[in-house]
Amino acid sequence: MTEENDKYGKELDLAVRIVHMACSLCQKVQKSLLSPASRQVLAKDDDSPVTVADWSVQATVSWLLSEFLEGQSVSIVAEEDVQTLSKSDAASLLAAVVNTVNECLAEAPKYGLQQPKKALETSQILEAISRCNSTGGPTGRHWVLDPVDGTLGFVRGDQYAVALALIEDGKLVLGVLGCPNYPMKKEFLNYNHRHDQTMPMTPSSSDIWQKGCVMYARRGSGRTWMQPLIHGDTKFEWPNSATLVQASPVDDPSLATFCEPVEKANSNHLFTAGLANSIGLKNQPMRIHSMVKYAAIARGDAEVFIKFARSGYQEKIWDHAAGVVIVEEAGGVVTDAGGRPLDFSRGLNTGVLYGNLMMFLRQSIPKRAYSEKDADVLPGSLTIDSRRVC
Ligand SMILES: Nc1ncnc2c1ncn2[C@@H]1O[C@H](COP(=O)(O)OS(=O)(=O)O)[C@@H](OP(=O)(O)O)[C@H]1O
Ligand SMILES: [Mg+2]
Ligand SMILES: [Mg+2]
Ligand SMILES: [Mg+2]
Repeated sequence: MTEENDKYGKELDLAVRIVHMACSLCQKVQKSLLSPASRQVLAKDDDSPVTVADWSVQATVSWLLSEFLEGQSVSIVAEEDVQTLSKSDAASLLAAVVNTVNECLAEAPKYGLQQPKKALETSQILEAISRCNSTGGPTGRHWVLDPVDGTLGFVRGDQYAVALALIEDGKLVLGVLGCPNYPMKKEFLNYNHRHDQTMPMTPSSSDIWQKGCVMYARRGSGRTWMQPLIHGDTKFEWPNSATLVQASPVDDPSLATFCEPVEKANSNHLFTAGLANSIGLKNQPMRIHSMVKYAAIARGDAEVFIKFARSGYQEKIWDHAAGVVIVEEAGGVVTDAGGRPLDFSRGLNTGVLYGNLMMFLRQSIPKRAYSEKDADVLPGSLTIDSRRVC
């Protein structure tokens, strides 16, 4: 392998192991959250949920990146901060985070990484979380982390993702997306997308079940890989096996399926239904929480992703970075509604300028900009211009 081809090889390898560890952490926390006694879901200022898993994954990823990228000062742009955790009445929450992080790090050898010499102190964990306060930008290297994307799905026992990407000089260079409840095969989705206690969690052969997956890609490689998430008591020896995935070959919109957010508050379902109709999409939308939507497209379970957030909402880079790399390297295309690529060089926001609509189409479905002329597919009062929906 030439040096150029191997660029970011070390970083990608590390990121994949870290995301596997984070997925395992989340699975444990999700199981505990679903017990009736659990009171570990909090609301942030914007009313969105946050849990022990969000902070614990952020701390774990931050600590591991700093530890194993020694000598580099690691810049991390991530979603969570320590404000809530640092409050005087948050002692038990903080203790749960410290415990969860240390339990996860103690498993590092399973993933071929060294565990800390001794358990991390509370102050080290708070420091690891708050160190992720970089604002990114057009120069230098920045890791981009959504510790739990789709926290709502996570607390419902449904789909969620752990998303880690690297940006260098404003360009995405690698992405890793962990989807702990998204099975290796789409057919299993109906069986296990909920942690229904009345249903068996695994069929008789856990090898074919492979409940979760991790997808990853390096920019320019033209390849997106998928690994099974091996969990529970399975004896797990790194390296894990990986298979190549590709975006769907379907190029007839009438055969295509589009993905969209579950929550109406996150995307206008009425608008997307009209738009889907106008471009000839006939199938029912696939509504999934989180960046699992990108995973579905990267491996051909669906063809299009349409999101139409409410006016004024700014898409954050951590909600897209990892997903964009894995979809594009699998043969897909990701743009905003104006057909422009998402811009990761502008700090925390993706720079979706053309309305709030984003279309993620496979190459062979013609790209076009959506604007006022699409208003006829919308309910009367809704119009689109280049900046807002009213
Ligand atoms: N108002 C509004 N509009 C659009 N998007 C928003 C909004 N508020 C939040 N978010 C971000 O959406 C992330 C979850 O997106 P999803 O596509 O998974 O939504 S849904 O749960 O399926 O409805 C979610 O990510 P997490 O916070 O990591 O879960 C948010 O970053
Ligand atoms: Mg998110
Ligand atoms: Mg999140
Ligand atoms: Mg959140």
